[in-house]
Amino acid sequence: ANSHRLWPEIDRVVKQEVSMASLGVGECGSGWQLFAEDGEMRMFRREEEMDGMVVDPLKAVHVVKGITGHEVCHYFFNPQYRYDWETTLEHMIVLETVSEDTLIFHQTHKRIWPASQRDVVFWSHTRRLPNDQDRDGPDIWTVVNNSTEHPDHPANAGKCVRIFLTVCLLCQTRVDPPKDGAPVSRDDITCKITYCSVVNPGGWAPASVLRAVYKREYPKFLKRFTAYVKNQTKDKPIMY
Ligand SMILES: CCCCCc1ccc(-c2ccc(S(=O)(=O)CCO)cc2)cc1CCc1ccccn1
Repeated sequence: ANSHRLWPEIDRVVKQEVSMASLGVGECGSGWQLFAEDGEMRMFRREEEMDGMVVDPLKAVHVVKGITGHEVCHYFFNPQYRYDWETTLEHMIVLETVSEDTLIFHQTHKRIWPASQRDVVFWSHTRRLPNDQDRDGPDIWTVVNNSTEHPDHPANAGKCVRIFLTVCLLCQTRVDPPKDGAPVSRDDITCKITYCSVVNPGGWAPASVLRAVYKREYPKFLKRFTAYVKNQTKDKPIMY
């Protein structure tokens, strides 16, 4: 709801993250290096450190047939599906339901040796965006997750090291109606997914460990998540 204390921040961060995600990896200037590729999925990262800690921005682009951007964002945003696709999740709780499109989460992720266990508190907002290019084309959908504070879960008060992240999932749907005027089926839709994330791992973790974790976990996450959405939607009416 636009009366909530976080609303100005949410609106600002969503706009800036969507515009960044919309840039191609070429346009962001140099610096993006391809580090993983699998079929239509390409993962890029920039090697950046902050106070000696790895905070490599990540940008993944993927093209998936048979699902819409609304469906991708629905399964990414809603907590009831998260344990099905987020393999590194140990515990998740919704701290606050700000509105039907904005939630505040606390998550603990499984410990990854030799680093200590991490947790994160973030607001998550999902939104349909007007499609500037193609007026009568399907809308663009996004989910933005951004670290925030919460009185019930102060940073580094328990066993976990608090991480800080900004994540943007941006989805553009394309419909290629069948020539013979038949109704549109899932074979006629394609979703272009852009996933951007910047993660500050909080406490110190060896750069080699962090980069190895990301190299292993991010491609696994995006493949697993998109396969999950295809499987969940295959026998359901198309959600535009
Ligand atoms: C020593 C390891 C320190 C970092 C571990 C880490 C950091 C961030 C995250 C993470 C990544 C994506 C999100 S999200 O896109 O908002 C979706 C909701 O869950 C939230 C959290 C996770 C993990 C744990 C390892 C890891 C790294 C990538 C991908 C998956 N798991």
